[in-house]
Amino acid sequence: MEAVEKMIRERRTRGLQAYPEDFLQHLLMEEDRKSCEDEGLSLSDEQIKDNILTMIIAGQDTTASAITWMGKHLDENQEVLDTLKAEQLSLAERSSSKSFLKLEDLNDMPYASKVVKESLRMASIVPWFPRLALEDCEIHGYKIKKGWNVNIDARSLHLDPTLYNDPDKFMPSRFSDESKANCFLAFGQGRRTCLGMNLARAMMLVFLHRLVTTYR
Ligand code: HEM
Repeated sequence: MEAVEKMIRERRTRGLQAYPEDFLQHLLMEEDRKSCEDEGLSLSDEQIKDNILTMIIAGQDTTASAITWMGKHLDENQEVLDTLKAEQLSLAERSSSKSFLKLEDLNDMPYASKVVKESLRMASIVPWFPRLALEDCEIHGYKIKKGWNVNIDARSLHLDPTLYNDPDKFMPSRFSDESKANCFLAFGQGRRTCLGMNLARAMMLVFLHRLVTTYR
């Protein structure tokens, strides 16, 4: 937070135009604009810092860990790696653009998508997420009181043998069958579903493509 504060101070002192047009820049610009137009709606420095921290933790750390786990699982599962490699090399042959993947290429990676999903299931990067009960309620016979913290235990769901056969086995093909509802919570669910879900998936697919088509 101190580092972000320092950056904000520096940018304000030197002027925003001296810096690249990045996310922080936009929050600072937005703040100036809003505070003139509509006092009360502008972002406070606290909120700007919170947003930057969210991007670092929610956006950067999560994807980096997910990619690391994916590398480990591929290394330990030669058959999966071979199937993935065959799909990606064939895509590289077909792709109209040889050096850069396009969005339509990402939609043409059925097996890699399953590798991504299976890695996310096994790693459960966000293992649980908290909720605060806003009123007394009852869920499946469990009485929950207003003010209680309830943690949604995604990891237990992801490793539940009644939902996933052989849950400790890395098996991307398990996602070929129609999946049951509410069993995959890697990106959460409902109103607070991950905002960066599609970006994260895209980054993981691009990473897989580069890894298996470029390295042995
Ligand atoms: C593999 C990578 C990622 C995983 C596993 C992941 C997981 C999650 C989960 C489980 C939640 C819901 C938490 C809850 O319900 O309390 C969430 C929320 C969120 N994620 Fe991600 N995420 C990933 C990547 C990203 C990226 C790349 C970004 C942004 C660039 C991002 C931004 C956010 C934000 C802003 C929220 C809060 C949404 C809200 O509360 O309305 N995430 N993420």
